[in-house]
Amino acid sequence: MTNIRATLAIVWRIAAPYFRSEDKWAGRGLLAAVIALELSLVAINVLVSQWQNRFFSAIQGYELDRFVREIWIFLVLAFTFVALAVYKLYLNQWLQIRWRRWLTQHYLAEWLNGPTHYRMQLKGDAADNPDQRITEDVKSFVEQTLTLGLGLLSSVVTLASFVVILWGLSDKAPLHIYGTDIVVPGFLVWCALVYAILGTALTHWIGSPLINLNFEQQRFEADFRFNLIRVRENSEQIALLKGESAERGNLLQRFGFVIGNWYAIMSRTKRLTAFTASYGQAAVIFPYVMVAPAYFAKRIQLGDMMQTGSAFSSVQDALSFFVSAYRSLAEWRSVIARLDGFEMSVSSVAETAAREPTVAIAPTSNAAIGLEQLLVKLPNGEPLVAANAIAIEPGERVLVTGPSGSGKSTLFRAIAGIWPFGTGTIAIPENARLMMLPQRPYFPIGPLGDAVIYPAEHGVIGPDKIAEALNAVGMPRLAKRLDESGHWNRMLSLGEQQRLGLARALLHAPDYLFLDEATASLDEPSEARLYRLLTEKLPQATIVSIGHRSTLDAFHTRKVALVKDGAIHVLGGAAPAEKAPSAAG
Ligand SMILES: Nc1ncnc2c1ncn2[C@@H]1O[C@H](COP(=O)(O)OP(=O)(O)OP(=O)(O)O)[C@@H](O)[C@H]1O
Repeated sequence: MTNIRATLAIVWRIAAPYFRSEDKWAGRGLLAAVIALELSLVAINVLVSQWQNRFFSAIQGYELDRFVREIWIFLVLAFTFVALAVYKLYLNQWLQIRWRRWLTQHYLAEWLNGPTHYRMQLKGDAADNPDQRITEDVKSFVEQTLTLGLGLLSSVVTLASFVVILWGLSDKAPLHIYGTDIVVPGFLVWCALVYAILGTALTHWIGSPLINLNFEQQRFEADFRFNLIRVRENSEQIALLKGESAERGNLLQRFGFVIGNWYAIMSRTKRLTAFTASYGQAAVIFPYVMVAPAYFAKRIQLGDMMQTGSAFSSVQDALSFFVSAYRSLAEWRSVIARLDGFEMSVSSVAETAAREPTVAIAPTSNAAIGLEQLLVKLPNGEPLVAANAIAIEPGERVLVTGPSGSGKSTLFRAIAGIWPFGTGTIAIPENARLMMLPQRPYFPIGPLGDAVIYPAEHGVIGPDKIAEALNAVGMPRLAKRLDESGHWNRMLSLGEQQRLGLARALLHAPDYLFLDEATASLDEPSEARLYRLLTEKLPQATIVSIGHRSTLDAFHTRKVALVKDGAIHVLGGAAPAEKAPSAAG
């Protein structure tokens, strides 16, 4: 019971915001219309049940006129039923797509809210495969919530209406055993109740492991798909290392989990189906057996008997809603658990930032970037890099050095404001524009012009300027292909990608440019040419580089090293500051 209440609370938390959103009137209107149509369908079913009684009584009495009149009534009922059913489905689908659009936009906004997507990955918690949450899970949630919610409503109303009918029929056809009437008020209702409750309890007992099995199935499928995507993305590396057989083994092992779990689902579903099918079949004959003694004793007419059969099956259907909806309920709960995990993960990122001490990014009116009492940590809390009283003055060219793995890139991540783990303050001049260039720049798939100016939107920077920047970084060939679409990370060499990265920096002209081994794949003369270009085109910009090559010294005015001090590295420790002429070489 607590479980059900907890699940419903989660459903409310996920579902309610849409009905309070800017689309609330459309959402509420459609929901109200769908509910009204659902209730009207129940009313039609009640009318059909009464019609059935009259129809079969007319047949039994050989009354042709009544028979023909009932046919006409049936046609009207049937036509109304079809019209209501069609619009119920149509409006339901309309509501689904509007609700799904809103939820998808909402989740995308939460996931891509600043560096949340990156921090969720760093924390490595329940929200594995956010792509699945935002695609399949949102879709299933909307679909199944409506199907199950409306199904439940319809069942309750059907139950109430048909219990009344069945109660009346019980009075007409009392329990008649061996020639004596046993008066149990509403005995047909009690029979239907006992039958359905027994069925529901047994179904829960047989089917409950399916909830977990379905959850696991989705996880294994997503895992398998994710690993296939990784192979596709790294196919060159895998081919070069001849890693195909290792990949095949790994993929087959993951697919093995999909298969293993599927067998478990099959065997459990087999047992469940054997039970639900037998249960359904028995329900066809059960009510007739119950009223047969009264019928053969000529206490009731054929019409009453037929109406009892259909009313019993309506009550039974309504009560055994959980029996037939069991599989969907199990899947629905898995979907809810995953969406809940996603929401929890998003809010835990925000909560961690609010609760635990994190690296504070403080806007300052000073012109310099300042690192104060900074201690950058790993996600597990281990300290990594310390820096105190370090200032990077405007226009400086600073080279950060240090052994591999000492935390240089992580320090840049902290300055960029995406790495929260740690304490201390990073003061960033107000309104200063920072840009990070990594060793492997990211290019969205699409026209080259858009890929170069990313994250600026299409058209914000004109094609002439882009072509000029590409010429300047030594890529005149590409300057002619700005409209060509492609997967540029795959089509260009790493050195070429780094040139494009520098073209991006020239076009955005940031106040602070951080280069994390951003020219490491270029030959030394090209690297020298590009550094000279940066100095020439971005004379006001402060440049901070990470690099291992000694040739970089010539393009920087100050060198700061990460020096080992016990378990951590300290920025600007005991490193000798070297002065070098700017833009030489
Ligand atoms: N997301 C992460 N989770 C756990 N540890 C991490 C994570 N990112 C980085 N680290 C660890 O932090 C340490 C510093 O990594 P970082 O990339 O900052 O080093 P670096 O000085 O830039 O190295 P290199 O010169 O080799 O590029 C490494 O030991 C790395 O394993």
